[in-house]
Amino acid sequence: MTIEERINELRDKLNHHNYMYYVLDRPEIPDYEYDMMMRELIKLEEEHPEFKTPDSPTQRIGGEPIKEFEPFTHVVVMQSLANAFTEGELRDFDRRVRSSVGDVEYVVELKIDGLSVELIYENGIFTIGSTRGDGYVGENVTNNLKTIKSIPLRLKDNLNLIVRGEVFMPRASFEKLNEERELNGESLFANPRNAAAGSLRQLNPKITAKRDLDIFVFNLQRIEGVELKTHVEALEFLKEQGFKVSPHLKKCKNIDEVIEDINYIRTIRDSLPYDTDGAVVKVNDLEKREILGSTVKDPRWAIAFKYPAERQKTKVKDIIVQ
Ligand SMILES: NC(=O)c1c(N)nc(OC2CCCC2)nc1O[C@@H]1CCC[C@@H]1O
Repeated sequence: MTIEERINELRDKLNHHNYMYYVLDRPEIPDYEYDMMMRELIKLEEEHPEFKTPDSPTQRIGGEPIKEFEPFTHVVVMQSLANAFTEGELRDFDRRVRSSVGDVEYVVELKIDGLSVELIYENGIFTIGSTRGDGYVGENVTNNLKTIKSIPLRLKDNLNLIVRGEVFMPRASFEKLNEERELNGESLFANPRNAAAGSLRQLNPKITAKRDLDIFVFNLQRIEGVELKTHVEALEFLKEQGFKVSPHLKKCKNIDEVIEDINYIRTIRDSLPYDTDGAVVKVNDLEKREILGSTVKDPRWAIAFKYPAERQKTKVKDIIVQ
């Protein structure tokens, strides 16, 4: 086996085991074996940098700090979401949707309380990742995103696609981070969302790599050469390509089932290992989404439902953001 073949073999093996451990939570080998392969790859790449590829798992360690983030103009505008606070407002949303496209199936997802990012893949390779910013221009945080182990550096197929997801910090990691910061006399993060935002917008990727960030992918923004009919199909497809997709995805025949599922989420959300700030209701049929279109800033085919307790948090967050 040539050096290049050994480097490629280690890269593919490590990317596979990374997927098993961080996306499926089903490790196949002991950490020690993974670490030994990673150590060999680091050494070989240092000796033969010409064989290093952009999807090498050594990129997850984090490179050198940068001075500032490059602005990045999104290929597809990153919309935000209108809010509903009551059942009545959900039914108003449903009436508006049905008056325009007739009866629809909905999908209910958890609304992960993190920060929204766009990931661009070219020929199956993760090439650019950015924060949402104002929806049009965000920050290029590619190298920091590469340290998030549940973001695939290479897809199963060599596809050109753009996805959106929510980067978050699990609550336990947030509490551990604040304990460490308190011991070091550093300022504390107010909540996991701020900790995730602060960690992703770190100028030193080696610090980001230590922050235990995770991601759920929730929207396929664009894809070439693949026809998909519904949002559920799109998320299934993204799972097959190696992404970690929001675990609670409920397909609903009508708004009554949506309300039922939203009430169910209310009972489980405090037991989840990550913060949510509501639920998201989306039209499942992608063609009907096209017909419904968007307002200047929000899609007409989706709405966020905020639980009563959220109201206070939403206000506080908005004040900080403003
Ligand atoms: N935070 C989430 O878990 C989430 C989600 N599961 N699904 C969407 O779908 C929106 C995005 C584009 C049109 C519909 N948005 C989410 O978060 C949004 C992103 C920006 C503002 C909200 O946080």
